[in-house]
Amino acid sequence: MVVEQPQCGLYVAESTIPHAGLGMYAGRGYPRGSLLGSGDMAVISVSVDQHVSPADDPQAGGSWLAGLETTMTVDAGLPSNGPSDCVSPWHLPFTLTGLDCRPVQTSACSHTGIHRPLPTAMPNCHFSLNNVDEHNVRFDDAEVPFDSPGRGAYTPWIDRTSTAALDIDAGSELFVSYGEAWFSGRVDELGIIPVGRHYAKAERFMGRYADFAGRVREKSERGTTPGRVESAQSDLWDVIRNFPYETGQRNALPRHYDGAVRVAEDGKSIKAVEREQSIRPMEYLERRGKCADNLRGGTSSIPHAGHGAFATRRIERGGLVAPAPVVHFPHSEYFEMYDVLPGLRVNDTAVRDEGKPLGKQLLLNYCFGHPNSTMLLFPYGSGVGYINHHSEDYNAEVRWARDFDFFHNKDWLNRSLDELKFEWRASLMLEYIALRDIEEGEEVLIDYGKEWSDAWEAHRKDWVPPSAEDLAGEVDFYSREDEDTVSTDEYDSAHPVLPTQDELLSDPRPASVEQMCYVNLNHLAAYLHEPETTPKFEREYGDVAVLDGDDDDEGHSHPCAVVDREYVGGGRTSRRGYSYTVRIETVKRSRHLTRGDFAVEETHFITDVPRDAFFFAWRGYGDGVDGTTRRAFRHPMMLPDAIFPEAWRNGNESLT
Ligand SMILES: C[S@@+](CC[C@H](N)C(=O)[O-])C[C@H]1O[C@@H](n2cnc3c(N)ncnc32)[C@H](O)[C@@H]1O
Repeated sequence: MVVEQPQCGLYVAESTIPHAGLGMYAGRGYPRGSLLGSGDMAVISVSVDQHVSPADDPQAGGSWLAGLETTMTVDAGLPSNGPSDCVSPWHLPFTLTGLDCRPVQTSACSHTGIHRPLPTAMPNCHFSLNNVDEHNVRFDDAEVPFDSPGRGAYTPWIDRTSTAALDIDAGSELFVSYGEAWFSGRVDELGIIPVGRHYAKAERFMGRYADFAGRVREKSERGTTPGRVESAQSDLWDVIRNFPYETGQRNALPRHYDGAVRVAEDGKSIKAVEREQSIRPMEYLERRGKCADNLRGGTSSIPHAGHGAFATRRIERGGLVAPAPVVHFPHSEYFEMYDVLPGLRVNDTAVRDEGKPLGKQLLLNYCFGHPNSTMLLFPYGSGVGYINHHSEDYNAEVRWARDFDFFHNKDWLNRSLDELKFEWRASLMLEYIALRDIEEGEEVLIDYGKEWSDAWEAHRKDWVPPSAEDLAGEVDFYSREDEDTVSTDEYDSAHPVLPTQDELLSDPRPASVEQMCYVNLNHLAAYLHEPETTPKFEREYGDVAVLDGDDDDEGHSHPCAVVDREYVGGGRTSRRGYSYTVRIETVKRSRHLTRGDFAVEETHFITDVPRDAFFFAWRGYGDGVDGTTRRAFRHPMMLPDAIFPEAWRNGNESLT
């Protein structure tokens, strides 16, 4: 009996937009609101401006920035009390990456890359055709215990889903809005990309053009040379469309004469014609596309591993599990993280202290590398980020993509890394292939290689769970690690009266929230010399400029500790019942005329602070303990030696 295979729901194939590279397609019809594939993960990179300063080596920083075009967005799509809520400069990314956030506090939110694999990274953007809505990730730590050696080694942000924004026909290319800002910074490279208002004007132009074309046709039908008129019209359209003054309206017009004719003669809108042109026949997708929804994320069966990838349908031996375009990082600097030089900022970015490396970005764990190369490859295929390792019982392997030459540039496999760092776009693709039949619901596993296994075993062996001392001294901002995660809103409403530091010693605040105050600490003191002791300032809250509660200017929201509380009347359990004295530690930068910049640590005591000046920042799970998370496992997966190009083997002093 022939069992009919469930139809593939999403394909990757060449985009219908010229020169746009890959496109994502609907493998069947999707009614408005229905889910497209399963939700994928987001992996956060922290403060990349600071850790990979382009000024230091433009190429080192540049190639990843360019390569990440398809996968990077800033502060997008994360829960409102999560990463995008950057009121506190240092409450978020560390808990995501498993590294401590404080050393880079001043820029943690300034350039945080969120690497979003398919299906969310793959669709192109076309402002008149966008048909996909993207949704938020959700926090899920896969119940890996706090003292596990796997803690901090995988992303807890998963399930970023996409749904059909309107009814989508089978074969339609999928488009998602990148936002106008994404294109405005890329005009040199991409030209002016038309947005909604340009289409409105272009439609009006087409109305006038249709009148003109109709009159010309009428005259030519009465004349003797209709063929010549038609060819003159086609030439005219080329002139209009390529008029050397580029505008959004011009670029919104049909690219070719046949499109203009369909709009003018058939009375269709530009949008309708473009929509027709963005649908590929199903035979084309089956023959030339690659199925991209064979995987979904779930909790892995492997201890300490976090999430894993599971087959959404049966995949036969030798069959494609998933296509995976890759972003290339020829010189791995991108993954380094450093402490900062205290108090120093250049172009509003913290300055790294090269003498104090902190660890590696979490994204490293999602990349392929090789023991004899600095090249790292981040695969961004749908669900592939979830695929875990097994040394013996693996059921899939990776190879370079086949029959996908419009995108996978084989030539790059023969080029040196020094050349590839100037390539600013992703143009390589891997594919995951089943080594045996994989049943629906089975976990897909590959072999990450001996170097990875050895590194993981060494990490496990040396692993020391966080001790009570790891928490000691952190009571201001951390507390019981075993406490369930409490949201900032829950904490805020449960504490109309705020506890003092002394009270917190016996009843600590949950690790997931951090107390902040809106206070402006700017003052007129200027330092001519570096003081020998920490200057202390004391003043009333009303004496300093205070921002309103909506302002999230990081310069004015500070972690603050309540040192005292005074009853001011109005009810001992009410929010207005007390005023507070808070202690705030901060760092100021000053400039000495001859000796240059220096940093001064200050302590501020602010009295009479009202309850409304406090808010709570999200610290994620109780993971942000220096001792624990700085030791979180970091190691790339190994690309099999047999497929790793000779031209990329440039030696590698320290792979991890
Ligand atoms: C590419 S990610 C795989 C997906 C990851 N499990 C997740 O939840 O996002 C690689 C990371 O998964 C974890 N991992 C994968 N295989 C593992 C294994 N066999 N044992 C322990 N951890 C594993 C490690 O943290 C590794 O660095």
